[in-house]
Amino acid sequence: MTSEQSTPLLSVQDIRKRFGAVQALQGVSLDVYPGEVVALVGDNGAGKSTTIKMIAGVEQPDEGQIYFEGQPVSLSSPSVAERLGIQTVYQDLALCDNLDIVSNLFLGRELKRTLIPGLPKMLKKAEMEERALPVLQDLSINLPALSTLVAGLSGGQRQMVAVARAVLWGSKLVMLDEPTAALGVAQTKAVLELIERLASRGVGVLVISHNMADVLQVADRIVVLRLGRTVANFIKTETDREELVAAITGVNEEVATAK
Ligand SMILES: Nc1ncnc2c1ncn2[C@@H]1O[C@H](COP(=O)(O)OP(=O)(O)OP(=O)(O)O)[C@@H](O)[C@H]1O
Repeated sequence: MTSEQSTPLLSVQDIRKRFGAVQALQGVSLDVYPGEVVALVGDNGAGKSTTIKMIAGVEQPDEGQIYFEGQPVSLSSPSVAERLGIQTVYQDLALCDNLDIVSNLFLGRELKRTLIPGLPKMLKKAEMEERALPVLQDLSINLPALSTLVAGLSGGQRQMVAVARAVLWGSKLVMLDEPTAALGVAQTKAVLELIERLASRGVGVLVISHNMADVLQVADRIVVLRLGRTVANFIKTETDREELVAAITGVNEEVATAK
């Protein structure tokens, strides 16, 4: 990580968002540098998903500014964010069970050829596989044959497909919402290792997690949200589980106020 020298890949500065009567975000700031894994943690309702949605272009902040590669950006839609190189892997993964792995990797971007003018185009499966395989190999993503239906994959393998899809499209920033929530021990390990490999290739990773063990293993920095605000920013090597939980729950502040 080269955070001291470089411009942040992503800089979120004091964003705020209201949904009707609910002030969901009231001052969220965070940076992600190229090659850095940042964990976004906080209790239920703290504003993690809303923050991710602002960066993914799904929602727009009422106030505050987002910078990407040093430039102020207006992320007015998911396609604007994707064109900049921001890819999001949501909890539901949005995979098509009835399609094979390679079709899921290319969902919406399928390579097609016209065999007979006037008839529907045929998918260029072999070329899609050719393009996908080096990316999967580079990241040591082990999947069954790419012609396997996604319906038959384990939770960990599905997560791998979703991450590979994000990487295949030239991402600079990959955001993952609870990537290990539904996974067993071995699968969790594989996904955390994949996150580390992504970062080692220079990709910035922003990961939402409730699992402090995962966070302390994979993140370089940990940003804590509470009640829609950034309340702490820890370097992994300088913090521990107890300090994180205190920041998440605000327990130390409550004790201080009560005194
Ligand atoms: N579309 C919406 N309309 C109304 N309120 C919303 C909307 N989206 C989020 N909120 C509210 O904004 C606050 C922050 O929600 P958000 O989902 O971002 O929290 P979170 O930290 O991701 O929580 P969790 O860990 O439970 O997913 C909550 O009070 C939530 O109810």
